[in-house]
Order: sequence, then structure tokens, then C-alpha cells
Amino acid sequence: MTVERRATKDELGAAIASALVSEIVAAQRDRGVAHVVLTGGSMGGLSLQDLPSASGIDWSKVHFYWGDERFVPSGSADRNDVEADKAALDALPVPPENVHRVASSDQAPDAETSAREYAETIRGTEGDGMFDVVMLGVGPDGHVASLFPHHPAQRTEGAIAVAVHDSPKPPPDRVSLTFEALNRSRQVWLMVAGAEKADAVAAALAPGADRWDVPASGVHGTDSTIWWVDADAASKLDDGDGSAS
Ligand SMILES: O=C1O[C@H](COP(=O)(O)O)[C@@H](O)[C@H](O)[C@H]1O
Repeated sequence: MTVERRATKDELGAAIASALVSEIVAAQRDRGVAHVVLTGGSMGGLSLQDLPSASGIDWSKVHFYWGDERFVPSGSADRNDVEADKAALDALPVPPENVHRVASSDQAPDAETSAREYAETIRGTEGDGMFDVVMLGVGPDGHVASLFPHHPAQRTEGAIAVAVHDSPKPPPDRVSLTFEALNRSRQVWLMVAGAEKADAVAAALAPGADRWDVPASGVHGTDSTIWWVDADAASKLDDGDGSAS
């Protein structure tokens, strides 16, 4: 596990965006194709800012997914894919069939159907659910994707995606990748900026942290786990080894 610190949110976003381009290039070099999971929230758009100007990427060999999605109508400002479209996807020559969106409330009768369809899509891609990079925002309560503290959806086993109801953060109905699916990624990046997240970062990185209490503590890449934090989010960590002060 590595903690990558930058002074400001903008510097953090720039560093992540540049690293993402490098990882897509590396995945294509090593395996011919890149599978990247996007996030919504405050870091979602910033993490994608370098993609439109990136060189050396074969866009026909990049697949995009989302770690979670809000179960609302297509095009709603609440959808995580709307922000990603604006930030980068609209400007990229990625084949639409490589952009694996979670079905919205006008496309699926309920979040359970949407989650099932999303899982089938993921299972059917070349990566077979093995992602190269999963990018995750972290909420002030320590949630990642739509896996919230003490919410039963966290405990889903044997599934790639789960319907989430009664989310403590609106909107209440969502679809999320499960811990099992998130943890099949080569790299997991947790991206956090702001003083209001400092307690969550410290709690997630504290020895013995329990994912039931702090979901962000329960996601790990098979190759690496990187906590990308700005100075405010890192303010309750000690001198940089990742443990809480
Ligand atoms: O609801 C969500 O929240 C998290 C964190 O969002 P932030 O605005 O506090 O950064 C986000 O990562 C997730 O994708 C989203 O659905």
C-alpha cells in the first residue's frame, strides 16, 4: 500500500490524471487492452482530465466501467457517467460498446435488474471482471463506490454487482460493484481531497481497520493499492507511512 501526497486538490487531480494515462499505455503494452473503472464524486472528473490530449493510446482497446452508479434516469445530473462524459468520454474516440454503463431507471425496471445486467456485461468482457485500475472516491463517512458503513449491501458475496437501497447519501437507490469485484483489480486507487475527509482517511489506514465500519479500508489491488491524498485529507495521518497519528 502506498500513500501519494500532493499539496492541493488540483495538484492531486493532475498527478492522478497523468498516472492514469501511463497505466492505460502500460496495460495495452502488456496485455493489449486496458480495463478501467471510473468513479463519480469530487475526484471523478479531475482524474480524467488528461485523457482527451493523451497520445499513445489505442482507444479501441480501452474499456470503461463505473464502480457505482446512481439508479436515476439517463442523463440526470446525479449520474456518475454524466460527469465522466463531460470530463473526457465525449471527446474520446472510444467505441460506445467499450463504455459499460450501468442501466438507468428508465432502462431497467429496478436496481436489482440493473445490477444483474451490469454483472453479466462485466463477466462477458475480455477482462472477465479483472480490471487494470479501479478508481474510487471516498466519502467523509469512509464509503467507497456505494458500499456504505454498516449497510447490508456491503456483505454481498458471490456477486459482481449489487443493488443498494436506502443509501445514507442521496439518491437512495444505487448499483455498486461488490468488494469481491473491486478487489479483483490489479490496482486500486483511492482518491481523496479535503479536510472533511481527513478522519475517514485516518480511520481507513489505521491498523486493524474494519471494512464494516470504514468500507475504504476493505479495497485492495492484487498488485498495488494507492491512496492519493491532498494535504488536507492527509492532515490526520502521521509522517507518511500511512498509519494514523
Ligand atoms: O456517492 C458517491 O460518493 C463517492 C464519494 O464522493 P465525493 O463527492 O465525496 O468525492 C463517489 O466516489 C461515488 O462514486 C459516488 O456515487
